Amino acid sequence: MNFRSFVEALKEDGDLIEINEEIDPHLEAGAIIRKVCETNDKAPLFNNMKGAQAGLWRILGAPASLRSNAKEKYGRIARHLGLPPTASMKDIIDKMLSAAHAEPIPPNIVPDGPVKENKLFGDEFDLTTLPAPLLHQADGGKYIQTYGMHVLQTPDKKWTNWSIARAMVHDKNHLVGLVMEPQHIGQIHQMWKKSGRGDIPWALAFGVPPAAIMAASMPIPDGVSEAGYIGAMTGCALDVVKCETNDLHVPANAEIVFEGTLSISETAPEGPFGEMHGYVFPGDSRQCPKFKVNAITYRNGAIMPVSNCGRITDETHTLIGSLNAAEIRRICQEAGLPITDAFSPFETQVTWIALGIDIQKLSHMNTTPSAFRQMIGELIFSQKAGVTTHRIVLCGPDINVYDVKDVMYAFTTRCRPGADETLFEDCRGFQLIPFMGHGTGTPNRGGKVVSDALMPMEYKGVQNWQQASFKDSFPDEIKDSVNCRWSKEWGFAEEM
Ligand SMILES: Cc1cc2c3c(c1C)C(C)(C)C[C@@H](C(=O)Cc1ccccc1)N3c1c([nH]c(=O)[nH]c1=O)N2C[C@H](O)[C@H](O)[C@H](O)COP(=O)(O)O
Ligand SMILES: [K+]
Ligand SMILES: [Mn+2]
Repeated sequence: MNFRSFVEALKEDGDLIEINEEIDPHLEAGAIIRKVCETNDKAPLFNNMKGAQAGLWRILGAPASLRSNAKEKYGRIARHLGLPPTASMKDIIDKMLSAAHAEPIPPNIVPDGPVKENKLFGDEFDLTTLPAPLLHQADGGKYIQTYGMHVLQTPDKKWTNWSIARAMVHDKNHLVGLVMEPQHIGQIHQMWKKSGRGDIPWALAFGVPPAAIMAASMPIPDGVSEAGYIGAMTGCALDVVKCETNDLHVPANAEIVFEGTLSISETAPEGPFGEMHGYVFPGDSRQCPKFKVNAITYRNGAIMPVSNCGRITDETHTLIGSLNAAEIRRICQEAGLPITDAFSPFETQVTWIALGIDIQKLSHMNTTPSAFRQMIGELIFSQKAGVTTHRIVLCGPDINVYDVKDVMYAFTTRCRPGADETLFEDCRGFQLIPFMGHGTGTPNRGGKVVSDALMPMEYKGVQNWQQASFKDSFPDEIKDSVNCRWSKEWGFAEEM
């Protein structure tokens, strides 16, 4: 599956709105994409961007946001993975974890590809004149990079990392973007700085195969190349082609590729940016590394994917939240903890992760609530995949952690504030959350909690209550007889 066929799949699903009238990259496209994310409407494809030149570029907005049809809520994400549009979040997470223990299938190097149909070098382009979107009125620049994939290799070439990190236009041939540890882009940046080998060969591929951008958004382990992981997950090697100006390889059917170097010394002001927790603090910028663009190659009719993040629900929730939760589940299970599921509810702006606990296995641990909370917090809050999460909620087997109504039912009724919670201050914190970066304490340390929504008896494997609900408080024969007459005889609404 490549990006172009992904867009076709959305069209066939009736999940695409093509806009052929001229749309302005200055706030207008961003406003439409933002409203799509806040209403879970169809993905907008802008075929006529003001300022487009030489085929650069059309824009696809909200590439992995939600569908309003409840039966296909995650359909646009499912289409990234070749799953049916009715796939559940559990199906999607299971699919993304399926390669965790598989033998990587390295990419397949091909001599040419659609991404080589057009080539611009040096003065043949000026990034400031391309239709890069201003996504929020207070943003510090035009965020050209919100759904592209950085390609960076360690100095010893043993690890090629693919990841998403934002970047904005700095001048005619430079971007400036987030390069933070413990992200792999930050780790590799540090390795090159120490190696004294000068600026880092870099590429940024937009409109890559959808499965690849999912891996780019996922915190798979240090040292694991996303290309091989995705090859194992899809069962087939991804076709890649060599860059024109360095030895890196990029997906051969990517829509657009920027090639150049990531500076190990030069920085420029970055931000502010309307961020994943739903805030932008005007004027709040920081010095970040510069990326120098030496060449641009691209397909005919190239499409630039754009994620306009902020209030729910957009790619920073559906992908960052869900894929961090996926890795947290794997890490907990491999540590022998009785975790069945993990999910980050969008309504928490993905600052929480809810864990489903197998209380039979828990009872065999003969542990206490405070000891178990300590174990969970120490494990998860020491992980790279745990950095963006500030509350873990422990839920029993009658709770569907993928349903925020269930998580809030458990959290608000089974977790006594204070007594049933353990605070963690000696761990990395996520400074993008306003209560961290613009709050009262240290911006990037601590501020985390494990909230135990397991009742004491569940540590003995027991749940001695019934939910006062249709599902749990009526015998099957009553429920069946009510259900079969529900809409046919009485005219109540069909079950969704
Ligand atoms: C899907 C998505 C993801 C991110 C981001 C955005 C989107 C759409 C945008 C560009 C819209 C917003 C931006 C952010 O502002 C959000 C953010 C998230 C995490 C850390 C910093 C910022 N961002 C991003 C991100 N990681 C970051 O290091 N700066 C980033 O800029 N991420 C998360 C990042 O891709 C994941 O953590 C991957 O695991 C990283 O790969 P590895 O390092 O593990 O190989
Ligand atoms: K990644
Ligand atoms: Mn990685």
